[in-house]
Amino acid sequence: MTEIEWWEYDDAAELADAVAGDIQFVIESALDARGSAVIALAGGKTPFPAYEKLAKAKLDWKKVTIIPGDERIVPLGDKLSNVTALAKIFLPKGARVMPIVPEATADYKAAGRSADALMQDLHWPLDFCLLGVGSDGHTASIFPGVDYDEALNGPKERRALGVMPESLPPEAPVARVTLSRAAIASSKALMIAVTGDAKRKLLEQAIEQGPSSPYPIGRVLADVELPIDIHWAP
Ligand SMILES: O=C1O[C@H](COP(=O)(O)O)[C@@H](O)[C@H](O)[C@H]1O
Repeated sequence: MTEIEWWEYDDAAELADAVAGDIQFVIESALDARGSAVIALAGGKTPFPAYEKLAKAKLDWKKVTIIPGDERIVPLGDKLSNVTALAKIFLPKGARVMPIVPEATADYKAAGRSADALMQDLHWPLDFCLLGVGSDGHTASIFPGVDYDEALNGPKERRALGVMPESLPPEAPVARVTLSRAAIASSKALMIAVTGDAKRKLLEQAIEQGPSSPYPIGRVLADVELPIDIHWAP
């Protein structure tokens, strides 16, 4: 049974403060323990106010590696590129922000294999993974479709893979690369940040449904062994 704790805030600014504070704490703990930190951050839009706040923290950023937990397969610099948005915030601080999708990739499965190979060079497991949730219930870039089973139930060593969503999400209708469920679930700390009543309802339902959930987030969270914090604001 997954242990989940909800944290509720009055507004998105309060949520951003809390999420930034928690991520700072995780990074500091990893730096104290090992001298470096490797974290995966969600893309999309919701967590970016928290990232702006986190970037103001006094940390030894040069020792922090940040990867997007998922990526849309688009060129670097594209407005849909998750790593480009992360790099704008954290590169000026001196963090290592790593793109996970190679440039000029026509073959999404090859992009996934390349991302998986790249993960092998990182200290593992991740010190931290932040997940978002799409309004369709996807998390990271785990979507129903031909790659769904591989993303959810692939071999434990498969940290990343290419994904073609069955229904392309309108906000970013492109193939993706994502961390696998195994990679997400193996993180040392796992957090979700969402806003709005609709996503809250979806998330509550998905958790209740567990492994039989029609929503990727429900399938990903089912039977995760580490405690999960969900941060929510209206
Ligand atoms: O496409 C994506 O969507 C989800 C949710 O984004 P949000 O803007 O609705 O919070 C995000 O977590 C994921 O990283 C992204 O690639």
